[in-house]
Parts: sequence; C-alpha cells; structure tokens
Amino acid sequence: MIRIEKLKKKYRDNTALDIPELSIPKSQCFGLVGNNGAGKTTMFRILLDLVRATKGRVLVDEEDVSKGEQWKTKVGAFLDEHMLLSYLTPEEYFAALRKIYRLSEQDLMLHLEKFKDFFNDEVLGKNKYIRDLSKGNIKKVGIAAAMLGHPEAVLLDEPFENLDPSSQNRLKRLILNERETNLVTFLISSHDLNHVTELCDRIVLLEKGRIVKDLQERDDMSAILNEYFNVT
Ligand SMILES: Nc1ncnc2c1ncn2[C@@H]1O[C@H](COP(=O)(O)OP(=O)(O)OP(=O)(O)O)[C@@H](O)[C@H]1O
Repeated sequence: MIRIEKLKKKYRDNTALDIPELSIPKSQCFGLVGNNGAGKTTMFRILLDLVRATKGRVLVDEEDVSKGEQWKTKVGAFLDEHMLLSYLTPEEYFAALRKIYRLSEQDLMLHLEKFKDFFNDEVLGKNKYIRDLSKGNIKKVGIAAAMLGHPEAVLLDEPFENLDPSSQNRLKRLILNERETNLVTFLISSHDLNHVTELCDRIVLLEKGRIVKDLQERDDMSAILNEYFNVT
C-alpha cells in the first residue's frame, strides 16, 4: 500500500533520512522506533507531503504523494497538535471533519461511540476548546480524528505519549480492532518498546535516518530491541 523509493532528506549537511527501499503492505501494523533524532517524524512528514524529500519518492497505491491528491482520501494521520483546529471544541472539530469526509451524522456518531471508553468522559460534552484540554485528551481528539473517514492507512506519531495507562491499553485495543475489522494499515512511531512489540507485526529501527533493523519475527523483536536500546 505504501512504498518508499530511494528516499533522502537532507537539512544542510545533516542527512535526516536515507531509505533506499521500503514497502508496507495493506493491513500491516508497522512500528517505527529509534532514538531521538533518528528520523521517525521526518519519515512521517514526507509520507504526508508536509516536507519535501531531497531525493526519491513515496507512493501510496502507486501514487506519488508529492504529485497526486487521491492518496489524501486514503490516509489519516495524527502527528502533533498543530494538525488540529484547537480554537474549536472537539464536537465542532469532528463536525467540520464530518463535512469534509462527507459522512452522515449517524456515521460520526458511530465513530465516536467506538472511542467512548478511550475518551473516558473527558473529551466530549465538556464545553472546552481543544486548546484547553489536557495533553492526553488533545491526543485522544487527534487520534479519533485520524481514524475518521474510513482511512485505509493511519499514521500515528508517538500515540502513547501523554496517555494514562488505561488509555494506552484502550488505544491498543482500538488499533487492533480497526485492523482486524477494516484491514486498516497502521504506521506507529513510539519510544515505548512494550507497546510497539505487542501491537506491531513488523518493527523498523532507524538510526541516523537509516534502517538498521527490519524485524518481522514477533518472537525475536523484544530481545533484539531491548539489546539495541540497552534496556535491562
Ligand atoms: N526543520 C528542520 N530543520 C533542520 N533539521 C531538522 C528539521 N527537522 C528535523 N531535523 C533533523 O532531522 C533529524 C531527524 O529528526 P526527527 O524529528 O525526524 O527525529 P525523530 O526520530 O522523530 O526524533 P524524536 O524521537 O526526538 O521525536 C534530526 O537530526 C533533526 O535535528
């Protein structure tokens, strides 16, 4: 579903990303890990055409994201709160997205119903602007928005950061459920090795913009990652 070809991103002399080839098939749960500055966010930003690559390209179903528009109907994402309209309440924001995605009110209601436990009665009906919610609750709005509109692929940058433990577990269940019932492809970057190894059937480890490991055997992932990150 997603293919990276000869991708390079340079900031002056600093090579932030250098990926000769990477293919992510439909309905894969793809985890992206690496130390600070490894290039995870850069890769997501190029995938969403928020940043232009220095060389190479990213294809979504064979369409170059820097040239076409069709992929935008297939990909949902939440990278950070800049992607939200934080002067709106969550209800106003979801209503605006409903119109953009041409969904019925019933569709939106059913979607938000799926997130009821995740929202934990702290997101909807509070009469608060998104900007006034806690960091964790802002993240919840962004994640629910990323999954709205029946996307075929969803990119989440550090989705577990700032979430309380119950919310982290609820999010894992939501992701697994979306993947199983709607065959959604997930790309998830995280510093939480336990969550990614539990969720993902493939984990790519970036170091200084390069892929140093592409792990696809679930049994070995934890040990290899713990050794790399020196977790005891
Ligand atoms: N706008 C920019 N201008 C200059 N350098 C940048 C810019 N954005 C990213 N970089 C550099 O690109 C490299 C990769 O950064 P990136 O944010 O993608 O890493 P990351 O893996 O997401 O890190 P973290 O885990 O800290 O979020 C870093 O060396 C960073 O300093």
